[in-house]
Amino acid sequence: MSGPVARVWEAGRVSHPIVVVAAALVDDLTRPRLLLAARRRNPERLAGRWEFPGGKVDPGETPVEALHRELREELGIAVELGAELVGPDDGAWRLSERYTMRLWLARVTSGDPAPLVEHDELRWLEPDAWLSVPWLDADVRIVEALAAHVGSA
Ligand SMILES: Nc1nc2c([nH]c(=O)n2[C@H]2C[C@H](O)[C@@H](COP(=O)(O)OP(=O)(O)OP(=O)(O)O)O2)c(=O)[nH]1
Repeated sequence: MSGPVARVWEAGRVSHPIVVVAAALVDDLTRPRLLLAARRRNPERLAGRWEFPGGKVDPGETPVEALHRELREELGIAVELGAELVGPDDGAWRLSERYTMRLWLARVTSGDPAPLVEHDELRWLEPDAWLSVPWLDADVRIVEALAAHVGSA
């Protein structure tokens, strides 16, 4: 593509990726041992891969409000948020040309996580096994960084 319209479109895409917010659900916010991974049900190209539960921020929502909503809708839980895992891409984690993700540690305060909508399985990963499931490609370096940050893997 070329010309002024294409340039505006490309500039918009580069400077305003869609923000996804997600949670690294753990058993303990300061000394996590267990990490919750969620297996995607769809779309087909992502189905069967594991991710951090979360989703896109809706217009008018703050990222934190969106994260609480997504966790309530997707897993049926309320959480206490811990620290954000700050990423290398303007503080976030670039997932693709289109998406960028912000990730917070979180602990369940109410409800029992269940794969209600987007997922077909949830798994609490034991220490030393956080990389034992096939995460979405973009998530692998994030899980590695998280494990290094909290001292587990
Ligand atoms: N939720 C989530 N999405 C991720 C992760 N890693 C990753 O590449 N993505 C990608 C997959 C999707 O292409 C994109 C958007 O996430 P999503 O499909 O969960 O967002 P959503 O629930 O708001 O989507 P929608 O179906 O309501 O439109 O982010 C991750 O760890 N968690």
